[in-house]
Amino acid sequence: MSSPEDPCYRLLTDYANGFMVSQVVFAACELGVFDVLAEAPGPLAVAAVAAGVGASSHAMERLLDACVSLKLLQVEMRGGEAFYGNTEMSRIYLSRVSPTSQCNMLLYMAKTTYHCWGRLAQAVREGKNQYLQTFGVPADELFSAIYRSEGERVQFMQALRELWSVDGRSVLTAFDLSLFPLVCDLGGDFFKDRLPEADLYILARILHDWADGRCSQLLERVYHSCKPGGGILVIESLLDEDRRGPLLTQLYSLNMLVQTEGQERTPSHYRALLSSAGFRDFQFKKTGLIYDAILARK
Ligand SMILES: C[S@@+](CC[C@H](N)C(=O)[O-])C[C@H]1O[C@@H](n2cnc3c(N)ncnc32)[C@H](O)[C@@H]1O
Repeated sequence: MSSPEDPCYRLLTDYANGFMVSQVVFAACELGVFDVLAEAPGPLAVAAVAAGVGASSHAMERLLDACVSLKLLQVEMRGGEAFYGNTEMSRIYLSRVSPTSQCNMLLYMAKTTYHCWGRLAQAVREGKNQYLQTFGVPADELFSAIYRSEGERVQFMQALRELWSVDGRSVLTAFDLSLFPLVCDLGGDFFKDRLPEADLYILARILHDWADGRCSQLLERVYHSCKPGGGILVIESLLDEDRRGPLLTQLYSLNMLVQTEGQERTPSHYRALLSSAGFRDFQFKKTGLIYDAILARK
């Protein structure tokens, strides 16, 4: 029976309004709210935050109050006036001075990812990314579209680094890599340039950008350059074998649809790609975090 108390209706309302929550985080980050509060000697009143970031006081009050409900800020009342400060979450992840800040990733999501997601239905219809329609940039050369200006390129690079400040240790300690003295992080054009000989090649969030054919092309090139007994470490977010989860990886796979030529894959899909390039002796490690690790040997 339909009613406002119906849990299905409440869930649907949460889903429908989810984008507003993302936008509150993005806007507070873009405005520098968490930075002004991190620099202040103590909690600040609305007017001080608004003046600090150059924004309207009455609008800022609504943004700050929504941040409090989302646990991004804390508030204390003094003499009937509200004073706002960062919470542990915003101190660690949203203030730019923090070594584990995720601000560049959030700004990249706000300025690029979010706009491509606005065309998700069309991406599903066409089965391809939406760079041309969203930004007017042809996506034939995928990364020229992602790096469509120097500012975008720098933002994306900084954003990529931020994740590893939190998740890096878990993937790099998933296996004993001491067997591999010479490690290669591929630069140049890995589809065209000669790849250097190495004991271990690390491909983190590379294969998910590309369709199977391009992945095979790259993996064959890596196999050819890899020293005998060497290996390849693939770091990706793994789908469950039955593809029923995790939800975040399913969403990331849709993100690959709207933004790239690739997809997120199951362990057996990666095994098939790697073994047809010649790799063997597979080890899979689910980290319990966003990114997982696969080690295979030549
Ligand atoms: C999703 S990012 C992952 C970057 C990094 N490995 C990480 O996990 O943070 C994909 C990277 O592939 C790089 N890339 C795309 N095409 C390339 C090519 N043909 N040759 C070399 N690198 C390329 C992009 O510049 C980008 O840095």
